[in-house]
Amino acid sequence: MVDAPVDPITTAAWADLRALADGFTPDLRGWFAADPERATDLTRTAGDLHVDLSRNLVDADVLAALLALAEQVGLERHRDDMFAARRINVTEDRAVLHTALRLPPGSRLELDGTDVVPEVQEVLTRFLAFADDVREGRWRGVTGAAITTVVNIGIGGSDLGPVMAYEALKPFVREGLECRFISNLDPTDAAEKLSGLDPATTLFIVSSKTFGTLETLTNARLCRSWLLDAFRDAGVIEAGADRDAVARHFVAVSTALDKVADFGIDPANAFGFWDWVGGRSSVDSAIGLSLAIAIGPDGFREFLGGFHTMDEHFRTAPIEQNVPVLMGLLNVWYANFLGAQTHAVLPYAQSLHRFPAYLQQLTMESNGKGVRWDGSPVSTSTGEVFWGEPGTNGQHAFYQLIHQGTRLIPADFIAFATPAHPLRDGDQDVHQLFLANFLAQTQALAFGKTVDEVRAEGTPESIVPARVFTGNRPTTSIMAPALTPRVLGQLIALYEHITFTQGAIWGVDSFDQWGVELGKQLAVQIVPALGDDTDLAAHQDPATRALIAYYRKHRSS
Ligand SMILES: O=P(O)(O)OC[C@H]1O[C@](O)(CO)[C@@H](O)[C@@H]1O
Repeated sequence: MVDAPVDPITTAAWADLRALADGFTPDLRGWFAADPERATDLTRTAGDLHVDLSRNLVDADVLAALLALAEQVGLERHRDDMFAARRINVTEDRAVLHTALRLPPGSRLELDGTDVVPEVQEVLTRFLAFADDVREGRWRGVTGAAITTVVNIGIGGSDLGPVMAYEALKPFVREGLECRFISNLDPTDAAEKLSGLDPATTLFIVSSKTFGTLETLTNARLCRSWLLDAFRDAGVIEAGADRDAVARHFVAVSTALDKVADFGIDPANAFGFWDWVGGRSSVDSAIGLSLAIAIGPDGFREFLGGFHTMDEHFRTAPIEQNVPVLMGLLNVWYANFLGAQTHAVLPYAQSLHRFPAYLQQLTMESNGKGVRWDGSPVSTSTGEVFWGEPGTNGQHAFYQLIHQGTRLIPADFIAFATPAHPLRDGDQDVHQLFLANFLAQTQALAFGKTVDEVRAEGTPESIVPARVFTGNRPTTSIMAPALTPRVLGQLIALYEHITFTQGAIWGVDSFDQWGVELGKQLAVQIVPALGDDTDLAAHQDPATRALIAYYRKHRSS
């Protein structure tokens, strides 16, 4: 049994933080002036990540109280429980062992008396060998052609991780190989992603932990029909030879291998994983198969190595040096004491354009909870809204509100010293221009521009107020040498453990997601009403009835 969660608001540290927050006046200009070492003292290293926390709205007292809070709620004990395979996913009675997926071969981790590492390594070896076969043209389609396009069909964690990582690591993708990702139930997604594909050179990966997800199974059937129709039309397969075509063009990744067989995929072409891997932390399992095909087995092992580096940092670094712990505690400070409701993640790397979307599932599915893991209601707000866009696009869209709006929006900036594409505009290194914007934005957010500074520029008095920047807008700057598979693994694991830290402080089960179930059940009940004109009076609420009536009136057929 996992210990009952400590209600954070009953701790002495919470009372201290309340007192500190009362009348708290952030003063980044003053703090930096008074302490020339602030930047150095509040910068931490985790693996290849250089993390500058100095422009957060904390002084030594707040930091000390946050660290005390971590101790008083038993954060480290809870973390150790996770690494030790205790069933901390209480509502699903499961261990939480995504960290086992990235343990080096030869490690040992027992779950109910069985070492899980050999099994993890066996599946890893098998799916990486398959990835290599596809890359090297040893795996061929039913016509004998090599595979050039891989289509991952999945949703949520079975999509967001692979697509985000594929986009992030495009420079490492083997030339001549392309991955596409179908996730949405909107048929537009499948139609657009299938467009222009040659079935003879296309491999579909049906990725679903449960193999019961409506979107994924529907899209998988659409793709299977598309493939078989195309082969039949081209005379490639005879009637009755569907099985061979499906076997050469469909593989699956799932924990439910029996259902894979029911779909018609040869279990020999299926890769398993385990119920102790949450969907939102499964990109490092066989769910990452499309990525493994794209960047190759060595790249994928490097990716896993990056995760493991961050796991070890989280597991062993003292909490005052522990980057995920510190970033998680800062988020708690902003969310519970300074009133922040959202958190921006702003990568200064176009390749990370899907990273904020990935983090939305990771953070919001994990910590968007109103009860603790013992069923008692939470006593604080939980789970900020994570959002973001890559710089510099965001600068020309929503940064205005972050700089001068009335809301507190803590932001993480992520930048790399070496770009994916080192282009020049004449004499100008474009990446330097780009990085200058990252540095300028974080500086402006922290230190702003005073009335005196605005006046000194000769600004007409009437518009001085509009041109003042208050500053004290908190940011964390994360830098790394370059966006490699190893660094991406570290970044993902960093946010996994930040999310864990916040969940542990709040006492919620960060590993279930019951909140997505009700809508799924209702959709099943509503489907028949869209397909025919039966009387709606007996069921559905009046608003739903009215919308269905609108649909019936306006549908095209
Ligand atoms: O991999 P599956 O089982 O198809 O589930 C997809 C997604 O659906 C959810 O269960 C709920 O949205 C996610 O947690 C999961 O990643």
